[in-house]
Amino acid sequence: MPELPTDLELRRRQFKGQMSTVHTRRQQAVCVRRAYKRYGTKSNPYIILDGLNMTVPKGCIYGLLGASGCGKTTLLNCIVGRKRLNSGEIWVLGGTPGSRGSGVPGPRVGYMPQEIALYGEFSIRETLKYFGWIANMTTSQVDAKVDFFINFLMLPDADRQVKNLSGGQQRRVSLAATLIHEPELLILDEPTVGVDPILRTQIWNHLVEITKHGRTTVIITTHYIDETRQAHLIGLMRGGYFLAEESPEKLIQQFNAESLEDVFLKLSVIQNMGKRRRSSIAQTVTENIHVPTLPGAGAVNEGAVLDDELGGEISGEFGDNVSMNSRTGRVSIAPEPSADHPPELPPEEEPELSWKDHLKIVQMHHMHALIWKNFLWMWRNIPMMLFVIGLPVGQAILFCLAIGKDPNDVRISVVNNEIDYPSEHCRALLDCNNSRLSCTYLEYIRQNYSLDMKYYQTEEDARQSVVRGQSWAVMVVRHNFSDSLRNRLEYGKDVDEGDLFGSTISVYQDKSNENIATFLTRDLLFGFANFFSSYLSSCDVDTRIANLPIRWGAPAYGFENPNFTDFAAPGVVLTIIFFMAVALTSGAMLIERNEGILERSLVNGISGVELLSSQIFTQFIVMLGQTIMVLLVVFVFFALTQQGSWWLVFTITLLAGMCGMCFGFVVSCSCDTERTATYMALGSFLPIVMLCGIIWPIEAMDNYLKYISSVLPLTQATDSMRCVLARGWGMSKPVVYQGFVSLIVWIIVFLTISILVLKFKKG
Ligand SMILES: Nc1ncnc2c1ncn2[C@@H]1O[C@H](COP(=O)(O)OP(=O)(O)OP(=O)(O)O)[C@@H](O)[C@H]1O
Repeated sequence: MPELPTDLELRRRQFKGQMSTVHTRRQQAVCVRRAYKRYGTKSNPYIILDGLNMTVPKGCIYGLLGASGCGKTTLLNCIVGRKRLNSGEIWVLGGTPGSRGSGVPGPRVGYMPQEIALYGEFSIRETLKYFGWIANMTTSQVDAKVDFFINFLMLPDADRQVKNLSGGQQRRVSLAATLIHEPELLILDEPTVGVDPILRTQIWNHLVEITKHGRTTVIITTHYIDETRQAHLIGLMRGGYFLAEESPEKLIQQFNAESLEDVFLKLSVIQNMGKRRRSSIAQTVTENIHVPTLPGAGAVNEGAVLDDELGGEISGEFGDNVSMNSRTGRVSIAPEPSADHPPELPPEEEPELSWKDHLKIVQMHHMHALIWKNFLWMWRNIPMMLFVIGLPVGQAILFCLAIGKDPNDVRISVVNNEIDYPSEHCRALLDCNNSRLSCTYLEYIRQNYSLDMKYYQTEEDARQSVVRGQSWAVMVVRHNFSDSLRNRLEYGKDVDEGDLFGSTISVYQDKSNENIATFLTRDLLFGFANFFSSYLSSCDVDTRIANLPIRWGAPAYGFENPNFTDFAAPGVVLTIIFFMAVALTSGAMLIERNEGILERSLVNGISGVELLSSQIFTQFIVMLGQTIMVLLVVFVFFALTQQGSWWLVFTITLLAGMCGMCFGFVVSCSCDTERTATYMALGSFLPIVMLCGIIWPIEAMDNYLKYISSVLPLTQATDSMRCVLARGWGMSKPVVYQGFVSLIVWIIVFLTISILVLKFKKG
């Protein structure tokens, strides 16, 4: 066995000076240099790619092999532009992924992710139609392809829904969706999992066929190492870089191995030896292992060791096949260009984009495919959509039924010493000489304020009923109430102490419930004022004597007896529409993202703006339905106060819904899981409800909170809608238009954040 260091030195001499140029890199289908990628933080990094070089010539099938978790998918994601390297270069089809005009992500690549990443509710035909349309194919072109793939991939009827297919069949549909637009670069992440050997052979034959003319390049990962024998090149990945990048035959031959698995094993041993040598671990472990001579070329990458020693970039390491071929005599992998198909050289520079291209932020065929897909999804989920539209209506009905009405049948305990209870019954007579005026008053408040009165003989018993929680208040009427009241009226300032005491009704309340206590106080006071006014009238006395010396004029806006429902309705309607939109949008986006469909669409060239625009369009239709239904329920069916323009009410509600939708985008773009999205949405719900003046006036808030409240999305909108509804104001009033302006500003802010997050949030 030759000395390893000698061999390394030999390789070192061979590679020296073979600097790959940008020109040569751009000629490859894919060229990766010094790729470094880590997950985790800088202080606690989890390194996935560590100085990896990769060269995929045009027209070849490149088998990317490596143990599970070694970073293959990460590398592929970087190649298609969906993840970014921490450092290093990637050239794909002559451009850098993600740059404008490079076509990557876009129609030039076809990406089959590891997960199924398809809509379960769609049929095979609809799935292929969606991906075909994204690639700007016509429906007839798609239909022709559907027939081909059904036969070729042995798929069942094209109208079968994807969710009803077996796992293997779903993978084949996923493969068909990747192949349908015949991209120049196919990236297939384990396409043959769950596929039987006959079909696997057929798929490989197809790949060989489509790469034959040099127009299509395939990068394929698989766990079945030996199936990559048909690949032109394979890259064996381990420890963040390639152990080798060579044709399978050459590798088997070089390593004198039976199979590629054998090669991989031997290379892994060599790699371990390198590491051990560096860490000065005794060589005894390796002495018993037979490692073949590494003849000639640098098929083996002692990456970490050599990097240290060589410094800088050496293309021959796994470098450009162009330079390696001449040196090492490696069999040319890319097919020779024929006279009929001269090789296309990639553009040297990024294509110049005209101002029209810069303005084109959405492409019509993308929008067509996305909107069609969104509506089709809704159509396939009709029960869910009915629930989505019905839910806000149900919430609005519950609000109108449950919130804001006066409490009924509030129990109060009465001790009326004017009557001989229980032998005597109260009779409510409105007569100037009535000696049982207390009965008239009690009956008046019982009927008008729906009080539930229970009579007691002693004050102590009545108090105990309140203490036991059976009653909200005790009223005690003195035995000479009627006469004392008349004397009090007659003698005015000369009235004696006994009459003052006797004409006073004592009330003891349970004030543990502020609302009930307030309602009861109001009812007893107003009830007495009204009763006394009627009594004075029956005695031909001016009723104004009974009034407090304050005259309440007719209200400028609103009613004599305003109700809480009218106060809360604007905020509640806006909150319902806002948060339904948040739930709907974030849910829809997260489903797409978590199932990998979003990623797949983005790789196929859909932009963040297109994605959001299509969602806005579709969700807008749903929201239109929700808004109309909620407004009908609240203002037509329950007839809550509506003094202003219907258009203003309708528009501000729609704007609140759009604002919620855009907030939903932010939630779904910034949260990775449904759970965090739910926490974020729920976490924002209560602050908005509490701080936006929906259930309590903002005027009652702490001064600092008032500032925070004033910039929240629903504060000004609620105020604006309240003014339209209760005062009938229009857009000429600042408080009204400010609500509209604040919603529009928030929509823009949320949309901008979502687009930026979608654009920049790559791993
Ligand atoms: N977003 C992420 N954050 C942190 N770690 C990640 C992330 N994505 C992947 N990883 C980790 O990086 C490593 C490489 O993952 P990757 O999916 O690229 O491996 P792989 O070679 O494709 O595996 P397999 O063959 O099983 O699909 C794995 O250990 C994985 O847990």
